[in-house]
Amino acid sequence: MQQLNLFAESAPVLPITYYPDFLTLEQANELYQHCLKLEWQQNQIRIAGKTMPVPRLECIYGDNGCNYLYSNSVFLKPLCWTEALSNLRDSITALTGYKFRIVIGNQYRSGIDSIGWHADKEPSMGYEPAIASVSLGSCRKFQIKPRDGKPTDFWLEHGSLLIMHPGCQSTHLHQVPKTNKVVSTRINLTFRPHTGGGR
Ligand SMILES: O=C(O)CCC(=O)C(=O)O
Ligand SMILES: [Fe+2]
Repeated sequence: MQQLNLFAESAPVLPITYYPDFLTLEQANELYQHCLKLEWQQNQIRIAGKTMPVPRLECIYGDNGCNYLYSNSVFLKPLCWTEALSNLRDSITALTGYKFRIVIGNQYRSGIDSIGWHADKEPSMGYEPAIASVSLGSCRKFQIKPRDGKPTDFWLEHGSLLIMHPGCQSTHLHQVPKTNKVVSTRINLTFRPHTGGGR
């Protein structure tokens, strides 16, 4: 499997690994069709005393009891794993050694949908989580930067896998910015650990 060298001279050392061809085109197409049928929700987020719609659709699947609260306002209660999602989880674990209890889906319906600069540091994931992110559909720009540094851009391709290694969430921030380009749907699946629940 192709694995880009992110540690080449001149490139900043980033605590991530990108696998552009993690899935074959056929696997990625099939998974994309499966994901379109997942239970997508339009959640509301509270920021600075204001309630507003999250600028993307979300869904969550995982082990029973692995509830997830982020930004102190969006509460996600996992549905049972679908076979396709648990198979995908297991193949990422086989490749990386990292174990996951939940997957949060993001659906970016157009270039207006986005996720702003953040780190995924919810205590329910435990200390220094490894997060695995599978991208399907339209290609979108993903940016990552040290907390006080310059961003590096990646274009996350259909069928790719991005691993954010333990420590990444403490030292770096990441985002998928809005774009004026005409882009259609992108689905992103983020597999995460969780300290609660049972399988
Ligand atoms: O869509 C992506 O590639 C990133 C999603 C993300 O950062 C998140 O769900 O926390
Ligand atoms: Fe994130």
